[in-house]
Order: sequence, then C-alpha cells, then structure tokens
Amino acid sequence: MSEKELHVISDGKLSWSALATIALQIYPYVTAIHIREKMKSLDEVFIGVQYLLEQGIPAKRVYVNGFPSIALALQTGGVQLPGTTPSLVIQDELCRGIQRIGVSVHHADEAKWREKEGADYVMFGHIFATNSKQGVPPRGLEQLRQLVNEINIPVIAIGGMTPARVQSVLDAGASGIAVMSGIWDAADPLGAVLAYQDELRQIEVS
Ligand SMILES: Cc1nc(C(=O)O)sc1CCOP(=O)(O)O
Repeated sequence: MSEKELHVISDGKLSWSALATIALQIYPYVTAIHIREKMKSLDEVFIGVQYLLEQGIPAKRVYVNGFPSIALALQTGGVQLPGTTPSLVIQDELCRGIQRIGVSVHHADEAKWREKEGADYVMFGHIFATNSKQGVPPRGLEQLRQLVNEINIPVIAIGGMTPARVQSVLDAGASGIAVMSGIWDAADPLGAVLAYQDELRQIEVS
C-alpha cells in the first residue's frame, strides 16, 4: 500500500449482509472500513462487526467508530473516536490495547490536544460541503493546511471528498481521505474506490 490512506465510512443505511458484500469487494484497496452505525447499540455493532469478520473481512481493515471496547475485544485495526470523547478515554488502559486510535477533530487546538493524548491520527472535516453536515460551513483547504502544519500525526480529510478533489487535499498536506457517500451512493462501489485510489496513486493490492 502507498502511504496515502483511504478510509471508507459506513453510512448506517445498509444491512450487515449488504455491507459485508461490498466490504468483501473493496477491502483490498482501502486502509480501513469504518463501522459507523450511529443508530445501533454497542451489542448490535459488536455482533455486526463479528459477522463481518466471519465473512472474511480482515480485522485489520475494520475500524470501529465510537466503541473502543469492540475494537479491543475483536482486535480490529483501529477505533475512530468522536470529537466529544472525554480526554481520559485515549489514555485509558482500554485504549492501550487497540492497534490504532483516530479521533475526529474540527479545530487545530483539538488536533494538538488529541496528539498530546496519544491519538495515532486525526480526522478533520468537513473540508467541502456535504449532505451529512448541512447548515455547518465547510472548513476548507486553508484550515486543513494550517492544521496539518500544527501537528505531527497523520491528518485524514473528510467531507465532500470526490476523486477530483483528492489532489488538492493531498497538496494541503493531508495523509489521506475518508469517504462516505462517494462509495455507498455509487452504482459501483468498487469502481468508486478504484477511482479514489487512482488519485491517491495506490492501485496495488496488498
Ligand atoms: C462522518 C463525517 N464526519 C465529518 C466531519 O466533518 O467530522 S463529515 C462526515 C461525512 C462525510 O460524508 P461524505 O463523504 O458523504 O461527504
């Protein structure tokens, strides 16, 4: 894999079996598939992630949004913690056993704080307008550039990512991108992943 990261974020709209079908096609070409199922309980997400792993998706390619205990128990590739996560959670014993910890941030100060706490990367957005964050102005490339300059851990850019926008985001210093609708709303999710990868210049299968 090239060093540029591609994170695919689940949108909470698919059944576990539909999610598994697509995840099985795309996992060789992505850094991680984030299981972000905001309307589901811890138990439901635990059972769902376990099912995905049973279907053959490698645990290292799965990041669990919001539930560090699931990431730890199933030894997934990582956890994505929301920006509202209390400070101690990252330094907590629980998180020490998790392979990779990402935190969502919306400001450079938050990014610096999370880096100090031990986050392995931050996800910053939304960069461009997106249906997922209506009514909140996008933060744009300039804020992305400034934030990248303030910390030393990777910054993954999220929000309104299209293949055509990838280069500008990498030029601003992002280590990669995270995509939701660009994959799940596509008629051909695998084709969409490959189109992003084409821009990230990491086509090879790992
Ligand atoms: C899950 C999420 N978090 C964001 C943030 O700004 O923190 S934006 C976002 C959704 C991104 O969806 P799409 O790729 O369809 O624009």
